[in-house]
Amino acid sequence: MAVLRTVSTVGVVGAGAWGTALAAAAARAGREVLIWGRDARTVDDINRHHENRLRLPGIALDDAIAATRSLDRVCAMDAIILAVPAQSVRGTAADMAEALPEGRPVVVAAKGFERGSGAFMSDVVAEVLPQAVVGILSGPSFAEDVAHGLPTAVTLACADDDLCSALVEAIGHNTFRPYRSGDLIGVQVGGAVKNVLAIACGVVVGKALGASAQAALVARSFAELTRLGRALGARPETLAGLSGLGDLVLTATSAQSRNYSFGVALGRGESVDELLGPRRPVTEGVWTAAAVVGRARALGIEMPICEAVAAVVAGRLPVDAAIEGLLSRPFRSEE
Ligand SMILES: NC(=O)C1=CN([C@@H]2O[C@H](COP(=O)(O)OP(=O)(O)OC[C@H]3O[C@@H](n4cnc5c(N)ncnc54)[C@H](O)[C@@H]3O)[C@@H](O)[C@H]2O)C=CC1
Ligand SMILES: O=C(CO)COP(=O)(O)O
Repeated sequence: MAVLRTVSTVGVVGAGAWGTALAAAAARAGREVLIWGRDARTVDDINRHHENRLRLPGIALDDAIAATRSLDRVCAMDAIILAVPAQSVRGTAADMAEALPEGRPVVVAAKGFERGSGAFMSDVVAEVLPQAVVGILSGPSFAEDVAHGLPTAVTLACADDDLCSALVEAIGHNTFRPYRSGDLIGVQVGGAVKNVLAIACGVVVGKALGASAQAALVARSFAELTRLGRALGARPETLAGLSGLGDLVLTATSAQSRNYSFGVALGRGESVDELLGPRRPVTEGVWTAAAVVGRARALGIEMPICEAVAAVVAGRLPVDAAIEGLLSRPFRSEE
């Protein structure tokens, strides 16, 4: 397959906070950028007012960024970043299938496993878009920080080294620093699992269980993430890197995180249903929790924190019972 390795134009599929922030990064790197959004008002806002007022209000976007409701036009760009929520990746990729030329890089920026199948996003895209070369972008980075041009480092994984370098050049600059990787599995495990764990870490804060409990939970969360990652074939250095430990620390300790904030609100007594209303920002950990647990069980891997989150968000277990369950587990060796 002839792979396109010169990236002058970037298409971004998804006009949420993250798609818009990545468009801003690519524009800063000197690329012409076209964003696809399904919401006509947001597309209009970006074109007329150079702002995504719904998802990144108050942040001026570069003139090099335009928006469209035509997926076909975005598929004609040199590289495509897929930044819709993880559970929409399959459907959106299917809508791109006819228009996407062969050998085109498609970089998934969503963080999650597919519900039901438990599939990695890279496998979903490879299945639906066999003509694409798949990349994964993940790591500790809030959309607001990236859009404001604050210093950020992420991991960009792709099996094709030369293409990976071209993609890094296409979106990277002094304050947005993608590190190359060939470990697509490791990068995806970190990004998906940390969202589930961050919900638990938020609950600890919402319940005011103390700073010691918070630190203990982050460390035991990393043990779970590492255990699953290793069993799925991730490299240890990826799990300890930006997309693993780095993103877990960010997401599990910051009020800017939607997953952590969801956990805080749960801990303070709000219900899952109240927290998942329409037009609310995406909380990926809620949708990925069961898929993580499913994959872990299939491999015989213990993930008690993720199990507890999955049961709570599915409405099968009250928060207090989940905490009690974790605290009454037998003592064990630290691994
Ligand atoms: N916001 C952030 O700081 C970061 C987000 N991400 C990831 O990026 C992905 C997207 O998140 P955000 O942009 O933050 O979410 P968001 O809540 O800001 O926006 C989601 C966007 O996706 C659109 N959307 C939802 N379902 C869709 C569908 N079926 N087809 C097409 N469009 C659809 C919505 O209209 C909305 O514009 C998530 O997987 C998230 O984990 C990754 C790193 C940072
Ligand atoms: O992935 C993120 C930061 O790296 C964003 O986290 P939230 O989706 O929890 O806001």
